[in-house]
Amino acid sequence: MVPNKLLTLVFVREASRILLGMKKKGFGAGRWNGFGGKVEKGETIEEGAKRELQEESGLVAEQLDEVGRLMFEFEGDPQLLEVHVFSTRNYKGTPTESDEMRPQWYNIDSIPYSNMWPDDKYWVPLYLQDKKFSGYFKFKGHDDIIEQTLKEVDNL
Ligand SMILES: CNc1cc(N2CCOCC2)nc(N)n1
Repeated sequence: MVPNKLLTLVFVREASRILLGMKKKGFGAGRWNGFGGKVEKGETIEEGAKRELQEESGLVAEQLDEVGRLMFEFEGDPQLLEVHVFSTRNYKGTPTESDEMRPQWYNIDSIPYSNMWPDDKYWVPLYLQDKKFSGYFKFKGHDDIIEQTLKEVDNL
């Protein structure tokens, strides 16, 4: 039994725009995404999300709201990714490029889905409608979704 790999994903939101980061290396490199990464020993998931946001964007979230939970399976890999998605509208600092991420604001009407993970086009719209969501996506490689489930939830 391989435990799930715990990961975080944070979106910074303003009225009509969202902060995305261009991943410069590693897993998901070349795609726009929220900020996040691994949860370390001794920190809560939320603390991990706050830490990754600051490390990758320079922003300090004063409040993080959990908005979704995503499970990812990659064909042939027994380890599932368990991604806890957060949102903040209350933060300090200005977006700063890091060695991992190049931040850029996008209007919520022109989110670059073709240059993001393929699952995003399904659940980001729920996030933008302030819905909470729970989803599962099975990938073949990093580009093809071969199974998926997604639902709105009242509680995470
Ligand atoms: C597989 N589809 C994914 C994965 C993912 N991340 C995995 C690594 O940690 C940060 C979030 N993020 C999105 N939008 N889609």
